[in-house]
Amino acid sequence: SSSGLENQIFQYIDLHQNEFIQTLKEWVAVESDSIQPERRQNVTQMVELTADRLRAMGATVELVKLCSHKPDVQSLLLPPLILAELGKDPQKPTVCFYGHVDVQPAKKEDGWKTDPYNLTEIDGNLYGRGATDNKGPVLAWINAVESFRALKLDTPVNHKFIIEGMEEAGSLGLEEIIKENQRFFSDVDYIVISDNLWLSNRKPALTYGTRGNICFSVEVQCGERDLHSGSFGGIIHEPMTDLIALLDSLVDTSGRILIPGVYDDVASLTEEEKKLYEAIEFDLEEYKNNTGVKKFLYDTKEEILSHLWRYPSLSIHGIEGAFHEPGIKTAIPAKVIGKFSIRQVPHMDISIVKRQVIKYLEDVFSKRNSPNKLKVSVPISAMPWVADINDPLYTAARTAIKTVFGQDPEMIRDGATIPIAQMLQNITRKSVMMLPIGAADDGEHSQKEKISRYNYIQGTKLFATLFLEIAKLHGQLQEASNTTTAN
Ligand SMILES: Cn1cncc1C[C@H](NC(=O)CCN)C(=O)O
Ligand SMILES: [Zn+2]
Ligand SMILES: [Zn+2]
Repeated sequence: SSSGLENQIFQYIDLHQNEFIQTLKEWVAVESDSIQPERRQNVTQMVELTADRLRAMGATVELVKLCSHKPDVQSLLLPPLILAELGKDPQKPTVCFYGHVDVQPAKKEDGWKTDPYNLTEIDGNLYGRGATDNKGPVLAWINAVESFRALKLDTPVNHKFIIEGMEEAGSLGLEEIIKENQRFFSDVDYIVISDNLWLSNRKPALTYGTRGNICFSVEVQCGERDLHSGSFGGIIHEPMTDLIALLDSLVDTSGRILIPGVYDDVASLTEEEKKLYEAIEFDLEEYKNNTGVKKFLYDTKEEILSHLWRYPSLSIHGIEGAFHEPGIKTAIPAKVIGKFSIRQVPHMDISIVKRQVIKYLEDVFSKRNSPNKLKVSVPISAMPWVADINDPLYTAARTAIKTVFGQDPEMIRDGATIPIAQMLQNITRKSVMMLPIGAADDGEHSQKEKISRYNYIQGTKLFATLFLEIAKLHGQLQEASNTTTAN
């Protein structure tokens, strides 16, 4: 149940929900797609709009120039990173919020029922690119901070913000910047990320882990230019045929990765962990309906969740240089690049997996006796992340969830990768938590991305309540440590 103070804040948030939605509409209208280089200007514009919003709230904002040290064409026009702060009371805990304001590409022709860049409300759902990933949650946090200010209430915590514009492209250049700005994080006590979804459409969740990812590029080249298949088909080793064989050698039909040694360092499943999975309410039918997939590789909740969260997987994403447009084209592509990635988990080591994959692909390739050139590279990789769910930050979040949603959260991990989670945990040694506000059917990256009005507004209340809970807890913690020092 909520206190008088909380009720006052909740009432304010309820009363101002249409304004919050209007701001989200303005944010969604900016096509801040970080994948297509021609939209990069819009990403920078979106970062500036976010900076303006933070400044309007009284925050000090620094725009840090991103410059990836890795040679990459995309680094030419990187949007700046936001490091902002609001409040510097040494008596209060400092909470750092991470979010991103870039989005996945979206075109009406992809099959959207509404204009993806015009936030549209249908039956209580707000459809638009970035509505749930991640503009909605970033704004919910800002709205929550703003609500204290608007009510002239003392803010319970000091705030810091790290907001980026290249997350969807793999957080290019982020790690270097965080390392170069370690001082910014020196007084941060807690880190919160809200960039994933609940496991269910209705039941809130708290996330304590994500998988990492290693992205591979496999290039097979025969000559300098494409050839006519009528004039050359039958007399050459075709790169595409080599590549398809290589890609086909990676996983079997049961989803098992065929690269020798890949599973060697995967942490074994403990009894405790098993119990955590068993306790989760997971509606397999609802989950299938959300995706439109009729049959999964596994039938039980435990198998499905463990294969999403704590076992590695390999996915094939595409082939650059292959003919993919509709129609017929009878060419033999001269150079093709296969793209696949391995979601890795504790305690797999990125450099070991990289070596295993390269050796395996070279072995498979050499058996083909192909004169073509093979090149394997790793354009990006990110570590998996797992947090201690007994940390006080998690206790504060559980209480806040119970207050706002009237139920305990599902304790979950996420199969996707939030590169910054492990980066921040490693560099700051502070507790990192992921606190999603979007529902399982929000359709991140899909043609019907949405956040519901309910989730957006309750999410705002959740964040406001979290500030209060962290402050309470921090006070108790400080008292406890003062007592220890006195003794
Ligand atoms: C781009 N990229 C390549 N490797 C990892 C990523 C990040 C990406 N992150 C998400 O989707 C966050 C979900 N809210 C992913 O996990 O694919
Ligand atoms: Zn995201
Ligand atoms: Zn995303």
